[in-house]
Amino acid sequence: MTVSSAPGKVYLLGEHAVVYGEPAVLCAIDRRATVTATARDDDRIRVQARDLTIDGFSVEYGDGVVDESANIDVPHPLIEAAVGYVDGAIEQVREVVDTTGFTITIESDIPLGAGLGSSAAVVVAAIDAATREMGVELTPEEIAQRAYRVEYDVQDGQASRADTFCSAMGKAVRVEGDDCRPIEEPPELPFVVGFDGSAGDTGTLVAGVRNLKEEYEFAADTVRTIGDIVRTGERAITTEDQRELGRLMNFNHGLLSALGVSSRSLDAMVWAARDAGAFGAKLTGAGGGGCIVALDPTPDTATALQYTPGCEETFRAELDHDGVRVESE
Ligand SMILES: Nc1ncnc2c1ncn2[C@@H]1O[C@H](COP(=O)(O)OP(=O)(O)O)[C@@H](O)[C@H]1O
Ligand SMILES: C[C@@](O)(CCOP(=O)(O)O)CC(=O)O
Ligand SMILES: [Mg+2]
Repeated sequence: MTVSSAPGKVYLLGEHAVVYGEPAVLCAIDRRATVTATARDDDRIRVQARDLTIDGFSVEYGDGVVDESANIDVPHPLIEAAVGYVDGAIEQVREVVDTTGFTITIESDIPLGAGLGSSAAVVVAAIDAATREMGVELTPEEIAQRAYRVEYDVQDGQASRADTFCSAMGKAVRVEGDDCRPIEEPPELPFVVGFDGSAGDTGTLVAGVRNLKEEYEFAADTVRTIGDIVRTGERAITTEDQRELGRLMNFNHGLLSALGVSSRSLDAMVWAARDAGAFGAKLTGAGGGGCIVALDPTPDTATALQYTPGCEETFRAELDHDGVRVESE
C-alpha cells in the first residue's frame, strides 16, 4: 500500500491567459488530495472516490465502468466525464509500469471544480502513489509532465502546464508556455479564500474564452493584457509589495469578468473582500463559480465573507512548500 498526497493551488495572477502562452503565477496551498494505491492479485482497477459525488451518490467503479455494487442510477456518460481525470492518471501509470491491477482510493480536502486545482492534485497524487506502489519512483517534473497530458486530454486539448506543475512542485511557480519554474523564496501572502459552494467545468469555461478570443480581436487583446498584468506583478512579488499585488489582482479579476468567466456570487465575494479592506481580490482558476482569493492580513475579509450572501465557506490558506509527497509506503 502506498499513500501520496499533492496540494491544491490559488492563482495569484494569470489563469486562462496562461493557456495561450501568457505567464501566470500560482501558489500551492495547504489543502491536499490524498491517494492510496494498493496492488491487487487480479488485473482489475478499482477506484473509490468518496468525495466525487453525482446526484448525491459517491462514485465507486472498476475498469472505467461503474461497479454494480455502487448502485448508481445516473447515465454512464455523466460518470465517464466525472472520472475522466482519474482514468487519465491510470492510463499514464500504465505507460510507465507493467501493472496487474490495483485499488485506488481518493480522499481530498480540495473542493471539486472550484478553482483550487483539485483535478491536478488528484492526478499528480494518483500517478505518484500508483507508480511507487509498482516500484518506480518518478521525479516531480516527470509527474507534472504526465499529469499535464491528462489535463490536456480531458480539457479537449486546451490546458496549460500551470496547475499540474504547481501541484507537483509546491511553493509558488511561474509558468509561461513550456517554461515552468519554481519561484525561489516566495513571499508568504495573507490569502483568504471565499467559496460559493458551486463548481464550474474547466473544459467548458476554457472553450468559452477561446471562442470569444477567436471572435473578437479585443478579447485576444484582453488575454494579452492579462499577460502584462502578470509581468508587472512579478516585480511586486520580488519587492513583496502586497498593496500593488492586490491592485493587480483587482485589475485581473475585471478582465476575467470581461472574458465571461466570473459569476454573480464570485463578484459578490470579490466586492465584499474589497469593501472589507482587502488589498485585492479575484476569482481563482477556471471560474464560473467556486472560489475567490483575497489578500488580507487582518480578519476583516473573512468576517465580511461570512455575512456575504452566496458565500458558503471561507478559510485562510497558507503557502504549501511541499509539492507531491509520499505519506507512507
Ligand atoms: N476527490 C476527488 N475524487 C475524484 N475525482 C476528483 C476529485 N477531486 C477532483 N476530481 C476530478 O477533478 C474534476 C474537477 O476538476 P476541474 O473542473 O478542473 O476543477 P478544479 O481543478 O478547479 O477543482 C472533477 O470533476 C473530478 O473529475
Ligand atoms: C483556466 C485555467 O487556466 C486554470 C484552471 O484551473 P482549475 O482547474 O479551475 O483549478 C486552465 C488551465 O490552465 O489549464
Ligand atoms: Mg482543474
